[in-house]
Amino acid sequence: MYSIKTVRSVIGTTGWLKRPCFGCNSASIRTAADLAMLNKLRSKKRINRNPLPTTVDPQKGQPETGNKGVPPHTQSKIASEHKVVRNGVKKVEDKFQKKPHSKSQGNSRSRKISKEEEKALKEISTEFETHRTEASKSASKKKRSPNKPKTAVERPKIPLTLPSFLTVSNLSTILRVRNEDLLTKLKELGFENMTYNYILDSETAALIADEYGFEATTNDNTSVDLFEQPECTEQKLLVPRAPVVTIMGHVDHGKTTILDYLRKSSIVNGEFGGITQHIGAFSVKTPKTKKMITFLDTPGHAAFLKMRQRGADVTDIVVLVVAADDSVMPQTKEAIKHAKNSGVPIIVAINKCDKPDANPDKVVADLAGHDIDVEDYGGETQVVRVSGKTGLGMEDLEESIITLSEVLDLKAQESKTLCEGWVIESEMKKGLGNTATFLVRRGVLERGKIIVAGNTWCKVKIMKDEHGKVLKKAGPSTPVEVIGWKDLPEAGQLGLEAKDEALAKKVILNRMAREEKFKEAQDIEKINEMRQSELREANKRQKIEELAKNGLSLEDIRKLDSEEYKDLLDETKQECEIVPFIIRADVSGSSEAIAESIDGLGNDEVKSKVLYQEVGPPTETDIERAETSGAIIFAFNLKTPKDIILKAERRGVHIKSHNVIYHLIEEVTHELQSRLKPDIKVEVLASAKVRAVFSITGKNKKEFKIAGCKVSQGIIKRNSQIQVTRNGQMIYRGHIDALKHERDDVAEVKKGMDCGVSLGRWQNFEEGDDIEVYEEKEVPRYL
Ligand SMILES: Nc1nc2c(ncn2[C@@H]2O[C@H](COP(=O)(O)OP(=O)(O)OP(=O)(O)O)[C@@H](O)[C@H]2O)c(=O)[nH]1
Repeated sequence: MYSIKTVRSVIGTTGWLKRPCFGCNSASIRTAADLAMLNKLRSKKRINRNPLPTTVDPQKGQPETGNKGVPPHTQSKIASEHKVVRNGVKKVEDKFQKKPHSKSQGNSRSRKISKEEEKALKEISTEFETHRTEASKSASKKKRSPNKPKTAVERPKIPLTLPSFLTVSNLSTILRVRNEDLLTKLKELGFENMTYNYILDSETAALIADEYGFEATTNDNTSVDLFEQPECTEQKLLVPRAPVVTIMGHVDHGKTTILDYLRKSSIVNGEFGGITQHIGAFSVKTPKTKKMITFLDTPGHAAFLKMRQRGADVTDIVVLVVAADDSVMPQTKEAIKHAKNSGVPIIVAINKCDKPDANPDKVVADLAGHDIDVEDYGGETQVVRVSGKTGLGMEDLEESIITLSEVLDLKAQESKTLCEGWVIESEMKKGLGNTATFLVRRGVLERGKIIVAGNTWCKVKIMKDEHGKVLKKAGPSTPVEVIGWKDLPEAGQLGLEAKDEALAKKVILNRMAREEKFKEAQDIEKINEMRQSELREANKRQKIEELAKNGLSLEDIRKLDSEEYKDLLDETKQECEIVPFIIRADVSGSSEAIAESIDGLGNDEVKSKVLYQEVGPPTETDIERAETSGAIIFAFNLKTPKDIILKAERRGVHIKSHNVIYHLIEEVTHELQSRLKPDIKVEVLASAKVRAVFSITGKNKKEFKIAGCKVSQGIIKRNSQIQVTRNGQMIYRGHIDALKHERDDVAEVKKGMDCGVSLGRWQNFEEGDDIEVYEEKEVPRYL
């Protein structure tokens, strides 16, 4: 089970279509330095597919001796340069041998070069330079020429299959090179701090293998998947469909009341009597125009942002509920922002208009001030004054929705297409098994059809509407409860029709394999980071130990303030503490919304992580997982069975129950805050100024220094924790070793008194230093 965030980042919001290829994903396991190296290697591979500089004689097929490792064109250039030099020297020799030898010429070693000889040598050197330039020109021309005659045969690459991930040590075995040699090679290639157990992904490993003359491939046969159909452009295939509406607004402004009213009206006005059940969506037939509207049954709430976002993705129209007695509130603004971002048109329902203190005109004015072009002020956004309680204006609201949907000209392809739709809600129902509310987006859902959503699929066994009536077919914008899912699909997932069961199974296996790989890559990233940081820490410790041997403490190093030792002093850099949570909720929409709200809360020091979220009360498996991971279990809108509570208590696992999401988030925030290291505040209790420094000879005849001070503030006591500051800079921290007043040892000295202070071994005080007695206080920190 993965957190929705993780999975979403792999599959995108609408399925696998938006998911990047695995080659791209694997990049996420690399550090910036690794990536830079990888790019270098990639470009190198593009330029020179055979990087091993072995040259082979085309006839003999044997490697040439001599300039081993030097490319052929360079070798011929060197040979020809040698020839020019040899010829030049010969020319000079010939020229001067022909001349009769003078005395001075007899001793060729010591003789001076004559002007003639100098000229001749100059000529040769010019000839040599010209030749060199020409040779290099022709060499680079040859290099550029596509028809360059082959002077060497490229050694064929040796095919190699690599696993998705492998250690440096594994790779050395596969490449048949010594571990040490591979590490040296990696260093040459620019990989920093490589160790035998560093895990490489297949792409990096393949590029390294290429350096050794191997053509590596990875066996990844996970490409089969289902995708959304392209938009239908054939007008005759498009049929009008009901608008899908989401109700949003601030807490307590009456969203649920309005939805309840609409639901009830659907019973009164619908063809079927009886109560409606919560299935995540329901349809209403308008009383006047007899048109259908589909309402998503997910009233807004700040913490349900994610669910709402999905609502708006599926949604054609947002009904923004604003209480007439409360006007625009934070979540009203948030809903406006969200609807605007998703480009979904808004209808404003000013609710609670039955109340005596209702002030709908203020609401209209406030909304206008928040970028809503209300029709009252000549804009396009319809405003309806309603009361969810009395039913006032509710028919007008429905008709406004129909008017807007007609303007929007909502249509969908029903025939000649595979079925597609959204999972709105999912739940395990006693006697029915895994059920999900499915909102058809295109095509027709029928009994027996196969739908894949995320990593699960179903062969539609039974389809029911919100009144419990069994349906045979459901067209676009129809919400239906679908029974027959193998596992619970997650709310918000896109369901796509597969032509048969075999394809559905194959698609799911592939999706899971890819997720597994992605997860593996993430784990590996963590392992590598951990190993690298262990290595850094070990190096740090070694350095500190070496310095300690030389008599330098961290305090001393701090005083040096040298760049070289900066990382040693960087003690504040800590690993981020991850606080894990397991979410259990009544419905998947809630569990996911909670996960989305709390996953990743925190800062660089402490962060929350949702291990997984599931529907239904906590189980024994959750307790086991929480025990091993140290996770806290949240049960939302659920009753945890007594035996599970007892088991959790016995094993020290916390199960926390909530039914208000704000409180749950608050608890997570408190938990994270409790783990933040408190700030340390230094409070100076007393201080003394060093007025003179005396040298005293002790009993063992050793000389030591005493600071002669005057107490300027508070009381200084023996053994007090002190700091010495010079020009406002703290230079030493320790304890008072000995305290004297005149010649006597004293326990304390008060403000205005003179005293002699010894700080034990530390004796570097100077006149003018301040000795401050201080106390460290812990100050709690907040997120
Ligand atoms: N007088 C009056 N009271 C209303 C009206 N609509 C809702 N209420 C009351 O307002 C309170 C909140 O209503 P809900 O429907 O629960 O509000 P909500 O927006 O769904 O609240 P959350 O789900 O917490 O976000 C309840 O006590 C309702 O009875 C209305 O039109 N008139």
